[in-house]
Amino acid sequence: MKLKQLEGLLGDLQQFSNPKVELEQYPTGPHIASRMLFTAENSFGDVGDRVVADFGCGCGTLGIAAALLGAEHVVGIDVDSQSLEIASANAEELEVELNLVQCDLRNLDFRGQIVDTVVMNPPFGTRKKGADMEFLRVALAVASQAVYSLHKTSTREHVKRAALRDFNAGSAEVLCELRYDVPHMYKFHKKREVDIAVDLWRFVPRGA
Ligand SMILES: C[S@@+](CC[C@H](N)C(=O)[O-])C[C@H]1O[C@@H](n2cnc3c(N)ncnc32)[C@H](O)[C@@H]1O
Repeated sequence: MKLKQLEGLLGDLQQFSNPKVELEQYPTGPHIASRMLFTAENSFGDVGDRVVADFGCGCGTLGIAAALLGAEHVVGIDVDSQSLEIASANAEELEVELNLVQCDLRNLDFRGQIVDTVVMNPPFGTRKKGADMEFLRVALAVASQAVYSLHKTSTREHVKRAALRDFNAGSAEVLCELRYDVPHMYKFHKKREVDIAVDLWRFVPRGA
């Protein structure tokens, strides 16, 4: 599938109908989501025929992109049941299979399960300090092949140090810097839309 086609399909997905600020529910837009998964597949072969998990899947955009690019099996995990309902409707609409699990990532027990690749747009930790690092810790414990994740560019050094020193990553590479559009979703938002600089990371677990 071509990049533009993927972006077009993701652009039609339903987004959070009742976003919960404490869970940092911001949609991963079709521009970023398509480039993230397209790069994972076309530059590294980490999606096609792989078992892919979408952590904090929300409305399912990243997991659905993985399925459209030929993942063997996709699991979407989120703590919020309303988001999972939307993800399920989105998957049905595009006729792809997503296995959806409601779970707090911090309590995830993946022992014995095979996951090749984790893709995620974690909470950036704006509401709950360290939430992004919790996601990364679990992702690197679960993935056998690679982890693709978005983090604020302002946290680049911190993310790298934690991944390599504390979370057992063998490598941590920023693939590109992107602009993340945060739409006006919450009452406290003053502007119609802001964009923030985010890094698209690829982490490889040690020994992979
Ligand atoms: C930035 S949004 C990701 C959006 C998603 N990629 C999409 O396109 O809809 C972060 C997601 O993480 C979920 N989340 C936050 N804390 C969580 C936790 N502890 N365990 C599991 N999911 C969590 C939120 O419900 C939200 O859907």
